[in-house]
Amino acid sequence: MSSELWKEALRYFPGGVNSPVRAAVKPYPFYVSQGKGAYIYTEDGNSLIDYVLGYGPLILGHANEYVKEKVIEQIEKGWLFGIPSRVEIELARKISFHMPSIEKIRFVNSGTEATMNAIRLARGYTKRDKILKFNGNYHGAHDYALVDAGSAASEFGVPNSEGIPQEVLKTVIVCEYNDLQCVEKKLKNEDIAAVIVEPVMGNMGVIPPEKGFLKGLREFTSTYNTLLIFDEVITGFRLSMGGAQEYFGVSADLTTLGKIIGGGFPIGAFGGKREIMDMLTPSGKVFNAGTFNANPISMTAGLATLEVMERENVIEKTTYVAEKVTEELERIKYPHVINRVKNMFQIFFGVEKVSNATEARRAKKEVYLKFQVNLMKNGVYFPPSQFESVFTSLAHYDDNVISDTVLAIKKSSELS
Ligand SMILES: Cc1ncc(COP(=O)(O)O)c(C=O)c1O
Ligand SMILES: N[C@H](C=O)CCC(=O)O
Repeated sequence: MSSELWKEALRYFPGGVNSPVRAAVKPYPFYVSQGKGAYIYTEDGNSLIDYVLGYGPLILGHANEYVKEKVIEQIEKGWLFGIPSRVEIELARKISFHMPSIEKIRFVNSGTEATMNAIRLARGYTKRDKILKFNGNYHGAHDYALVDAGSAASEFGVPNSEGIPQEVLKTVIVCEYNDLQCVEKKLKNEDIAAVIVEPVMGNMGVIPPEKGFLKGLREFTSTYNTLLIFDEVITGFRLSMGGAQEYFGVSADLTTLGKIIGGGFPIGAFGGKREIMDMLTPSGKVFNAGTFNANPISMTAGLATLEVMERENVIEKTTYVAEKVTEELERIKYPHVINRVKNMFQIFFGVEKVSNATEARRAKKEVYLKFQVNLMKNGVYFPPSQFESVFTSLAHYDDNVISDTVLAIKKSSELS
């Protein structure tokens, strides 16, 4: 039973969990015993249609057969060498083909490592110390990212984590998302190595960039010789095969990836222009290394996932599901706004517009939570936090899954 597991977990883990957002499930986290397709199965004998999908990586759904087959083949051959293997080249070739701004790439193990290293590289390249980020953007759990951070950092009231040296904090400048004037002013007045941005914000709910925002970032960073880093840990291979860069027609100097490119296994990557990437060790003097970098299991699962995506028009199918689900959400009587970009979306109650983190924080979180709990009772799992994104998968592209979701939304919409 989940209740018993939870009691024991509280003894071993701070707050009972190993990543904070998992403790946002009320009244206590349920424990999952299995996942298959669009469904997760709990230790309490319930099944739920899963719209969290491991917080984004599982764009094919749980335990996809093709990915499973390829991973098992790789396990038969061995799972860690500390020596290069063919599959890392195959995955790099595919990523670079779809995202041409990535001329060279380094595989690491998480989105956190990806952004941490991309920032270090930008500093090494420009010989400047400061970076500019946006309020509510989440770039992982390292010191340079935990300033006005979204996701669980906002959910649990610590957008600015304790334990980060003042000297570090002084190097991180923050603007409001979609505020180009602020960006121009800061770039003009400070020596900034890089602007790092989530091209679609997926960590304060979903917040799209306003028209011209990303293009404006491109223009201003070029003018001030500052690097532009697109954090595509969520959007990479989600909005289009070429990520947000292809979708919005804006090219970044450095890109960070994670989630989907590991097919559900631990992954991160950063890549970009050859001349910048060649500053990395061993060809340059900006250090990065890792025992598990480019581990063959994550490489294989990622490659298999991208192969299915190429074959099966996954982005359009997942977008269709998101359209159907949000059409039903629109019918909810309680005043709300829905932000959706392709196959990622979120609903905010009690507000008319959400275009930045400050507006997202004004939404009625307690109403969202009530809706999320109602949905769980009706067999559908939405993120347990207002500040996460709802995702769809290929496995959700199924009439029964969609109609059961629509029915659950109807039954869950009494919110006053
Ligand atoms: C945009 C973005 N960047 C970075 C990260 C950090 O990735 P990870 O959790 O794999 O460290 C996340 C999610 O956690 C993310 O959503
Ligand atoms: N929003 C986070 C990543 O995208 C959620 C994952 C986590 O914090 O456990």
